[in-house]
Amino acid sequence: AAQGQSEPPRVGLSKLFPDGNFPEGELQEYKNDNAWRTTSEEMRYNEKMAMEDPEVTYSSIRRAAEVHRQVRKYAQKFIHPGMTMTEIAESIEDGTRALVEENGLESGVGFPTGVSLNHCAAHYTPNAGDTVVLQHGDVLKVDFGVHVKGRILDSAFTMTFDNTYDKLVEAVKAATDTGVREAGIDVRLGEIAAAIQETMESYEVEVGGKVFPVKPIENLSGHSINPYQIHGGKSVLLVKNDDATKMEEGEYFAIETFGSTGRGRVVEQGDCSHYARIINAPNAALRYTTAKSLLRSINKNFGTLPFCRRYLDRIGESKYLLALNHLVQQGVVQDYPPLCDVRGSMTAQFEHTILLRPTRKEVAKRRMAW
Ligand SMILES: COc1ccc(Cn2nnc3c2[C@](C)(O)CC[C@@H]3OC(=O)NC(C)C)cc1
Ligand SMILES: [Co+2]
Repeated sequence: AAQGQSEPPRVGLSKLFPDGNFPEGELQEYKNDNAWRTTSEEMRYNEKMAMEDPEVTYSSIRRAAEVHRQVRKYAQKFIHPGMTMTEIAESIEDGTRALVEENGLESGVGFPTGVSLNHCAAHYTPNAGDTVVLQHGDVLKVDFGVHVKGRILDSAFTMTFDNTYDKLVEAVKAATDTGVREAGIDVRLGEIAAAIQETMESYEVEVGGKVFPVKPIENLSGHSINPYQIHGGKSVLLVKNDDATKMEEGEYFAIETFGSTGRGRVVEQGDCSHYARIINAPNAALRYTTAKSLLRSINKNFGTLPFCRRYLDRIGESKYLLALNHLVQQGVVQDYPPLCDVRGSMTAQFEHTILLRPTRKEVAKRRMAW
């Protein structure tokens, strides 16, 4: 465990970093020359101007990244076949809440702990009563978030317990690294997508004597992130497209790629667990008092951060399904069902959060010394 951290991780980071200085992420030079060549004085001025308040964003993201790093290291050690999905999700959440020193909407879990299995790529976390147990041959995507002052660190990795799908995992890791490397100020989203696709499609997986090309999942994407808003409106697709929208300095993105041995396309499948209040939802006159009180509880506990049914259970809500579905029908809350490729296929995911600083790109989750 990191110096001074317990096992399982429960020591809040203000104890380990009393001066509040968290390690900077890995710095990468921009590939193009759009970054400003400036003196340090001018750089500091530029950074101040470029973002709502760079110091808040940088220190918040770095603190969230350190929490993520320590929880991820523990998770990669303790997750094993035979554990239930609930045990896996809750131990990651317990570690996150303890290390980030969860405090209302000031800091806490960034969004539901995704533990999507096999042909399911995203947005699955167990609801109460889920009895699914992790199996030896499973391909598990662990996608969890930490936020500090609404700055969300969104990072994910894939775990396998035998080597059948090593080439799929390798393809997606390489494609995500390509996405991180190509990202930069003024870079077009469509160009990054083309580079991701090219890397992903240069791999194939042989399973039981049959060869499968690795396909990027064409309707999943990386995304920009805004304070308290997991999807900031810009999507980095995984297949080439002519989206000329550019990345802008001061933005930060979740660069994530998904590969599949199936159709390379996901559809909504299974019970929904993930929800989020829509940012500028019309405060529709809600007919049911149960819906009104549930919405008050969502606003108080999550704001516009994504949540799941287990998070409603733990804050003491009960018999909320009708009210929740009413809020979805009224366009106040968005539901995000599990996103799955065809049964029998396998999907993998890797994800980093990157900061587009005026002069250099910072890969928040990676440590310099890596
Ligand atoms: C409600 O809980 C969440 C949690 C995380 C997210 C973050 N996100 N936003 N979009 C996506 C994601 C995930 C979870 O990263 C997975 C990929 C997915 O890409 C996608 O759908 N792209 C289309 C818009 C083209 C959203 C909601
Ligand atoms: Co994610």
